[in-house]
Amino acid sequence: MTTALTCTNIHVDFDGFKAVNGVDLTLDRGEVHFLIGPNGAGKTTLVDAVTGLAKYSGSVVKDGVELRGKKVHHIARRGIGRTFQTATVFEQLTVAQNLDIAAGAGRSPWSLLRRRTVLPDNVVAVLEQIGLAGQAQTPAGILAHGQKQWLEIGMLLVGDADVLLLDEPIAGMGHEERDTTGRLLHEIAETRAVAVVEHDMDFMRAFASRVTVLHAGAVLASGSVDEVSNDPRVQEVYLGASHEQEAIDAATA
Ligand SMILES: Nc1ncnc2c1ncn2[C@@H]1O[C@H](COP(=O)(O)OP(=O)(O)OP(=O)(O)O)[C@@H](O)[C@H]1O
Repeated sequence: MTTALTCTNIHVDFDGFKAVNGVDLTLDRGEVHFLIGPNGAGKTTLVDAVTGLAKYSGSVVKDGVELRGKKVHHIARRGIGRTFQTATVFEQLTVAQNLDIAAGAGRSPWSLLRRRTVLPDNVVAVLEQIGLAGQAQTPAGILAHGQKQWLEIGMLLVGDADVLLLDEPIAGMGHEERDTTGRLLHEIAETRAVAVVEHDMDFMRAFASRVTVLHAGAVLASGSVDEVSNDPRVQEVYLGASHEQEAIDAATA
């Protein structure tokens, strides 16, 4: 297991509001690392910082290279890939074309759009891995929601991302698709670092190698599923949140 990414003392400030307030985070290859925490805890903002979408102070180092101040596409080229809560695939293009484009840095736009008769080996391998080999020629727009998420993950894989930051990858999926996704994430993490921003606690318990809990922009706890689940501060944050919801439900019933 090697460290792929080290974030140190990350601060993101939106006009005086500290959305991320001194976070340290290490992502290791070989692990599926869950980032959890209540709404507004700063999870997505932290991912935005790492990927160059949010301005921050502190340090993000990948394989010895400081990424702070680098442009979004430089960070992606360094092997850091992310997905968003809503899948961002090219809906009019086929699954294979989506993967081909993600794999095809350096090719002309026309050759990228042309329907290839023979797909590159890495595209074929990823189609198998993400379970979409049978849909290679299907327009991405008509894939089921879960399949679009898998395609998006596949696009990161053919693009050679070795740190994958996934924002709620199982939102809207049924049980079977969730399990398939969890297994896929572990397979991917055999050689890469995978971080998952997630609210689904059952999914987290089933598939997390490590968990970091964010609360109010800071790390509240970090460790194994058991360690964080048994941490009274974590229980307090989650119980507090559910008690608040109960109070809202009662007041609005
Ligand atoms: N561009 C922005 N400008 C101002 N405030 C922002 C901006 N983006 C996020 N915030 C605020 O920063 C805080 C952290 O938001 P963030 O989306 O990172 O939380 P989160 O933990 O990902 O929450 P959720 O689980 O609901 O997605 C929130 O209070 C949010 O309103």
